[in-house]
Amino acid sequence: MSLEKNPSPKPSTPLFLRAAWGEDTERAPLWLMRQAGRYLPEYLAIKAKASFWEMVRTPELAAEVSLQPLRRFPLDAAIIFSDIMTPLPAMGVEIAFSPGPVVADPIRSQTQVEALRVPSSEELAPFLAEALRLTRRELEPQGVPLIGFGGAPLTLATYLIQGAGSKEYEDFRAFLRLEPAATHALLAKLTEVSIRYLRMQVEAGAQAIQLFDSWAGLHDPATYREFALPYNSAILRALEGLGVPRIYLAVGASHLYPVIAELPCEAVSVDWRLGLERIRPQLPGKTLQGNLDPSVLLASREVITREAHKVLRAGLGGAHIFNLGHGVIRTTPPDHVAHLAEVVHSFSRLQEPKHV
Ligand SMILES: Cc1c2[nH]c(c1CCC(=O)O)Cc1[nH]c(c(CCC(=O)O)c1C)Cc1[nH]c(c(CCC(=O)O)c1C)Cc1[nH]c(c(C)c1CCC(=O)O)C2
Repeated sequence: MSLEKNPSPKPSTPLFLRAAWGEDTERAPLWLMRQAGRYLPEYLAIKAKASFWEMVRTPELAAEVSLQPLRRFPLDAAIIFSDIMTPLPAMGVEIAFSPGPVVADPIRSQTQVEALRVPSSEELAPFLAEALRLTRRELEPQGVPLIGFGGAPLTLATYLIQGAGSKEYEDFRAFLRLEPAATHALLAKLTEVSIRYLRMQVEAGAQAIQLFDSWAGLHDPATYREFALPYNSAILRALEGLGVPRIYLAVGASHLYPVIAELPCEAVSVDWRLGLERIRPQLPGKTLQGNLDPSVLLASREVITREAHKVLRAGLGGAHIFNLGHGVIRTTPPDHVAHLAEVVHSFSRLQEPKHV
């Protein structure tokens, strides 16, 4: 597997991008999944006037919401405000948010799969391209890089087939076994759409791409190998050579790391179930992104400092981007995020690896 390295690492390259490309940086860059969202009063103020889809589909609002956390906290990267479900309506799927995605007509047959459109990259989400351009323009003077993202085919299929969020996604897991051919046909279509969608984001200014496979952890390694690995690999390979590092995220997927190690990406975003010192040997050559338990941000400042230091120390000895193991929880006090940023920014990585 050829892992393309940053073609021209300049000294001015932002810390986040250097770490994403595999550099063992002097300090860990920091950003947080769901750093824009319902824990911020300024987000809620916009949400009171616009629906979630309106926010996503209005470039000025999406740009504004993407920038909100950067105004409060010294984060090392921004992520564009959107959703993994954003490209699906152009394929002919009706989706509502309540607050998670709800599919009006869940896909349960080959006929429904065949009816799905594979739109051109211009049709997919023109509002997103514009939101990326607007956000990038604002971030450029501060030198803060902008992350684009999409959902991995298996995670998108989880919602499309199950129809809504669920604890164990039994209907989806049964469908994989009952209708493997229809599932593969759906995953192939989602792969093609994802390639167009993510390339479009890079052309519009995204400087890194994260592929969210939030529900990959539901599956055993053989099922992941059949229904996820080939499609994720095709998407990540299609982004090779575009000059952007590729980050892959899975949650509750420690049992899959030996397979995930085969993905053509520079970085893997991992959850808190295993320490980074245990994960690093399983993902050789990859930057690790993570992995503070988001619930730690609900605890006291002392606990946040202690737990963040554990993650920072466990991340020594290789490239590390500090993040949470999953998204910021809605009830997180914003000043706890400010405290976390202080802790991460004042931790020097120029010391011997010392695992705790
Ligand atoms: C699985 C998934 C979804 N969406 C996403 C994922 C992958 C990441 C993960 O595993 O959490 C990705 C996503 N969704 C959103 C972002 C914004 C960027 C960021 O700040 O990280 C990102 C990266 C905004 C959002 N997407 C959604 C909201 C909440 C909408 C609201 O304000 O009511 C936001 C801010 C809606 C949404 N969309 C989804 C869910 C489960 C929910 C509801 C639950 C929740 O609120 O956390 C699907």
